Amino acid sequence: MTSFNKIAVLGGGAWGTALAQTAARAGRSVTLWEHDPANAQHLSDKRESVYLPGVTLEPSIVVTRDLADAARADALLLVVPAQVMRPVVTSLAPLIAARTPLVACAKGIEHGTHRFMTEIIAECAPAAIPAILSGPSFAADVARGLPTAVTIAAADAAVAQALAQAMNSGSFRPYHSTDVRGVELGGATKNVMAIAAGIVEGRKLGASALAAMTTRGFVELVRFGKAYGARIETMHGLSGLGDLTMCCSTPQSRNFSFGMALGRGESIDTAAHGKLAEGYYTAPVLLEMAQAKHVDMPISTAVAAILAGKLDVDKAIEGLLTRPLKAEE
Ligand SMILES: NC(=O)c1ccc[n+]([C@@H]2O[C@H](COP(=O)([O-])OP(=O)(O)OC[C@H]3O[C@@H](n4cnc5c(N)ncnc54)[C@H](O)[C@@H]3O)[C@@H](O)[C@H]2O)c1
Ligand SMILES: O=P(O)(O)OC[C@H](O)CO
Repeated sequence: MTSFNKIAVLGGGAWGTALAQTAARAGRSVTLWEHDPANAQHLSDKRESVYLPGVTLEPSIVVTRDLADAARADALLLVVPAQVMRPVVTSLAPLIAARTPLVACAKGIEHGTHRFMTEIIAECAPAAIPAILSGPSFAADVARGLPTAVTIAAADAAVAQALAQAMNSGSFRPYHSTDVRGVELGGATKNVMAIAAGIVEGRKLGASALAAMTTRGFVELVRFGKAYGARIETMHGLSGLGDLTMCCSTPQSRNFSFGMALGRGESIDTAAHGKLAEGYYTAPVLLEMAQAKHVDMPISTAVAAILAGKLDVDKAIEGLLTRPLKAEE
């Protein structure tokens, strides 16, 4: 089987740093590329990311601002926000060898085009092998070496298996899959549901309401997944149900925490407290895509309306509770 010994991570943010640590602990030779000059300097000088304070980089990790250095790896993990995936892959494409796996680690869908992350890779780097890594995994936990399981998917089972092998350490356990769409769709969708769950928590609506929101959020994820080609077992797995339940239950999730602030009445402009809440960007796209295939997603619709400033939280809750009664499905 192919082995990927040299791993590059693009993005020295919280998740990129955690994945670089993981790959280094798994025995891989790791290059960490960061575009932001200040963070790159901090990574080189202090051996720490400004996005993940308190985590010291493994000594073997090489930090670079030169994309060509990173492009020489056997496989690259793309760990930048979903909305900048396209320019990053476009810059990378002429620098990599054909058939190099590019593993999207972002959880989102592109605005305007409705493209999933691996579709952007296929479009912008057609010679590469698109793959996706997703699942319940907080950067701070992974960086500390706490036990974590994720899924890595690629169309070719042997590639997915080899990538899982390359990233496997004593504490980080990747499962492999060929359901690329299912894995990426779960991660993008759960962020929107986590905002909804956070709103419930911030509004102090109680544990019963939180369980109802999480469960009905999962129903929406499954409906959306069926419409866009995900396998049911993937949606029931780590990248679907696993990530959804985690992010709908704790303020350690930035999306949940953003929702909590909205539920408490903070303004949309400040509620993220400067942190990346991908669900904010995904919500309107998710809604457009649901509407395009006539998928009923009332929670996502309410979240998108709140984030667009078209609906206040109390009216959204009232609207969800007063819809006509229906059979559970
Ligand atoms: N943090 C987590 O626990 C976690 C876990 C799983 C998945 N993710 C996903 O990983 C992705 C990145 O999240 P994060 O937590 O690392 O975010 P972050 O805000 O901590 O870091 C973002 C990184 O992207 C880089 N970046 C921003 N704009 C860029 C651009 N135009 N060009 C190149 N690089 C750019 C930043 O410099 C930084 O390195 C998100 O899609 C997120 O959903 C995060
Ligand atoms: O902090 P969040 O909400 O971006 O969640 C991080 C990861 O996606 C959890 O799996």
